[in-house]
Amino acid sequence: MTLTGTPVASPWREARRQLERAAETLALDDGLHRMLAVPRRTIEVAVPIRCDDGTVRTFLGVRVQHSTTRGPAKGGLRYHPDVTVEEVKALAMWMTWKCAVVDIPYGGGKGAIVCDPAELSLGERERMTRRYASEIAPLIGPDRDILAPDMNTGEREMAWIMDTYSSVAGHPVGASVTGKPVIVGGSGPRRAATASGVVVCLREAVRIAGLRGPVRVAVSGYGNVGRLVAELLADDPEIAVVGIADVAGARYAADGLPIAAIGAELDAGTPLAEVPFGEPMPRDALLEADCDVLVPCAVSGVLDEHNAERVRARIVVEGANGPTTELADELLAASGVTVVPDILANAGGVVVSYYEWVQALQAMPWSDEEVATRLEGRMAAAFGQVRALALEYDVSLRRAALCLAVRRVADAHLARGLYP
Ligand SMILES: NC(=O)C1=CN([C@@H]2O[C@H](COP(=O)(O)OP(=O)(O)OC[C@H]3O[C@@H](n4cnc5c(N)ncnc54)[C@H](O)[C@@H]3O)[C@@H](O)[C@H]2O)C=CC1
Ligand SMILES: O=C(O)CCC(=O)C(=O)O
Repeated sequence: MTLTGTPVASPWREARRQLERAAETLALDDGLHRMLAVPRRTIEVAVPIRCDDGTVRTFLGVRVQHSTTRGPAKGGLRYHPDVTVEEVKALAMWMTWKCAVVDIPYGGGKGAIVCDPAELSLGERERMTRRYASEIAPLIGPDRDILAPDMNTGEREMAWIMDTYSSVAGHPVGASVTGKPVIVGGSGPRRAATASGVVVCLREAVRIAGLRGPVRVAVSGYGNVGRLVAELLADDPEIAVVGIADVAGARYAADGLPIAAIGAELDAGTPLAEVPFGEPMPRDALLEADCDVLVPCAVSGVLDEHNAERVRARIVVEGANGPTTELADELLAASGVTVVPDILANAGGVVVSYYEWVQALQAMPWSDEEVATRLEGRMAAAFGQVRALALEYDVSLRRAALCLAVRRVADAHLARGLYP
């Protein structure tokens, strides 16, 4: 199955516009604004591999370090056929704001290899990942830039990167990546961390909106983030997961889908669009389906000016990075839809990555309970701070989250004297 089908949007333009709007609200110094609008480093590398059939293919690899002001760059690695350097710049900038919103001592980064992983054998995928890691090795590491999973990458890729980086360094460097397998120092709760953070924000938003159960939730995108959001919500009697979608299609049932049974079907290899539960629905129709809360957990730009006015949910919780374009954001606000922005809603992953990195640096593992408790507390605190600022400035949660983040990064720049 190919992975194409990415909605067309310009995340980099969107990201810079968001910064511009936050700068206006904060009356940020123009020079500081311009500096924050440019990534510190954009690294493009050739990633040649020998394929199983003996031919050589060369992929484009990218790593963008948007900011290192509050700490090392931090962010995931994405494999996707449609990903562009510009999109990675946007994703890296959003990582800077995300780390600042939840107040962890990182800047922001993101990486990608332009490839369709569905076309690669396991061996080809490993050779590509290792070659990419060795090309960027001089510029990454525990104090410089720490990689983690993003779309179509996971624990396996992180273990390969850690191993390649450690070979270059000449000793094991567990803190060089996060989201690695538990057996090599990963954090058990990392796998569900992004989804757990999304669920904390969803519950807060539902509570504030005063929605009564069962609250009907639709989840678009059913990978690391989306599937776990649905599974975490499935046991709650106050919530019904009424719709789910992946790249190939959707299923919908007005009275709720049996999420555990669907999980068993998926694990047995049934495509999501063909599981024998609920009704089939075209993938993008789920975005407009009847529900109270919509949780986009796939690619950027799925909510745009063409469908925003048809969204029936009262709350959108952004599990994905950049799922809502600026125009869609305005249309949703005009129809009274509350949007919990990506840089807050999906920050749970990087929060637990931070805990994993701290544990690796200290060579001192924490219990899963401690990680989960800290995560929940940090997410709830960040939600509260963003909401308070939104009320104070009378702006959307997105603008408030950006203002909080941009102010923190700008203040750090000024404190370090990087900007006279
Ligand atoms: N994995 C993580 O810890 C974090 C991921 N994110 C963001 O969450 C989003 C999803 O990431 P993962 O779950 O890791 O990726 P994944 O690769 O595990 O899953 C992506 C899912 O989206 C589906 N999909 C792709 N295009 C789609 C479309 N147009 N409509 C509906 N479904 C579509 C895929 O079939 C798959 O089910 C991305 O935007 C990523 O940047 C954000 C924070 C952390
Ligand atoms: O866990 C991390 O370091 C970052 C995950 C990520 O790429 C994201 O939050 O978008």
